[in-house]
Amino acid sequence: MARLVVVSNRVADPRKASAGGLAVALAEFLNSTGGIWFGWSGKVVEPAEGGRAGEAQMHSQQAGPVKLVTLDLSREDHDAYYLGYSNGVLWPVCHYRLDLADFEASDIQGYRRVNQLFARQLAPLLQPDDIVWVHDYHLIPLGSELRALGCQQRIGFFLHVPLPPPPMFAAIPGHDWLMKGLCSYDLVGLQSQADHAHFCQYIQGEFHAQSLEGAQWRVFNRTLCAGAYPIGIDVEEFNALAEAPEARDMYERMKREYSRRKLLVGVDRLDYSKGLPHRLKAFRALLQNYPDTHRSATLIQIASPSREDVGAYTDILHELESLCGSINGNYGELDWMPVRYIHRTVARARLPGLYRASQVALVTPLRDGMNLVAKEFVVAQDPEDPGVLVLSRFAGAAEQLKEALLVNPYDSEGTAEAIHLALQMPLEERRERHRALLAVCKRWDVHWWCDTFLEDLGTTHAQESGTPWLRL
Ligand SMILES: O=P(O)(O)OC[C@H]1O[C@H](O[C@H]2O[C@H](CO)[C@@H](O)[C@H](O)[C@H]2O)[C@H](O)[C@@H](O)[C@@H]1O
Ligand SMILES: O=c1ccn([C@@H]2O[C@H](COP(=O)(O)OP(=O)(O)O)[C@@H](O)[C@H]2O)c(=O)[nH]1
Repeated sequence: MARLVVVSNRVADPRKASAGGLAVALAEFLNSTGGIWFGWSGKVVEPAEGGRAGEAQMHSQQAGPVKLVTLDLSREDHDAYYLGYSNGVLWPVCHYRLDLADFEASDIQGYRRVNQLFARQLAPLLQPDDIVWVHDYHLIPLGSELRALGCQQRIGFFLHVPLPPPPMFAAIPGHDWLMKGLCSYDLVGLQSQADHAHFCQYIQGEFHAQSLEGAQWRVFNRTLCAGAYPIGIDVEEFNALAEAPEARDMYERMKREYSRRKLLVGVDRLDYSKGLPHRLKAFRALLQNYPDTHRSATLIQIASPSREDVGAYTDILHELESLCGSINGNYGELDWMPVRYIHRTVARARLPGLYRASQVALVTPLRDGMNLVAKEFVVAQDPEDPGVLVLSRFAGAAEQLKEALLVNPYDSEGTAEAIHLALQMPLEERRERHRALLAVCKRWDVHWWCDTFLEDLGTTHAQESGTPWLRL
């Protein structure tokens, strides 16, 4: 069996149970096949005297059958590659926010430098039959850098964030270089059918790629495959987490504390793509338009700190704090605060209890690659008395979770109406919707995602498998 080499910006120790959905799945797969997980160590170091950007200390650690190989980054590389180009340019553009992109010319050099560094350090570790799986927007050019070093292994790439329509992506200086880089992979995986369509439109329109049978394309004298592989969660792992004392304790405490109220929950990184101010405005519209919700509805919003060194993230923090303050100030009573805002990361082990105690989840990003919180909420519910998912139509998850109440997060009145509907929804309708949603989460779980992607990457004749999404 071929050895799997996973490459991602962040690397997690697969022996730690709380590593998160993606990490747990990749770890499980790596545990069964053995392999390497390669990426950034998470450490930023000042270069040694006389040292320069682009040089790095490599760490290697055996974690069961998985070898974790990580690199430190110099301050200069980290700032240009991670903060600057990945999160200051690619992240906003991929989330349709050209207005927030900071096209600082020097950052692209640092982005390229770190990708070259990754390729230089990884190439000597590769064996001829290895299968290499590269993840996310930080590492788009890694495939072509590996190819330039003579690596002929099968290399796949999965983009976790949305891919915007070609005219928007083309606003990035160097967009054609990035897309050409994607064409050096054997398989390019996108989260949704919409993202997949944008990829196909781009390579057809800009590179005159020729569509072959199945999901194959002929471009730059090579053949590649592309398809939608919506990521799922590890349902069994999440159920086990829900049974553990931490989640049970959380559930009991929430139920006790909010026995007289209906609980709404939001769990997000504090990121402008998650639409938190819009969500708060919708909640304010709910209180304004539906007085029956006064004293009865409480929103717990967890906003986990994220990328605080990027300017746009501090602006959103202030906006959110001010909105929560004004809603509580205007509507709160001595014995009821409408919003509980928590600006901290809550341990994943406690989340199933919080989800299960909530009547409604608000997952209303302005744009999201997938959104795993939506799936976690569904899986955590009691099927006999489930809560209702209010989901943005702009989350990748909306293509699959059609039985959720789909909303336009920009429309605060419409979203408020949907939240009110969710709070009033009869038990039978809740059960029916939940049954359908749970079936989707179970069928297209993270194992399906891993197995299907890797199976298709390992398949020499891609037309045999066709577009994975169409196979569902
Ligand atoms: O590594 P960070 O900069 O701290 O950010 C955390 C991760 O955020 C993004 O997650 C995306 O992947 C999820 C799983 O596929 C998906 O559900 C979600 O919609 C995406 O936003 C990012 O893409 C990851 O690389 C980051 O590690
Ligand atoms: O305080 C928090 C906030 C989020 N999460 C987890 O972080 C992941 C967020 O993934 P999602 O796809 O929703 O969005 P991303 O942050 O990757 O854009 C989910 O597994 C959440 O359970 C967590 O453990 N604690």
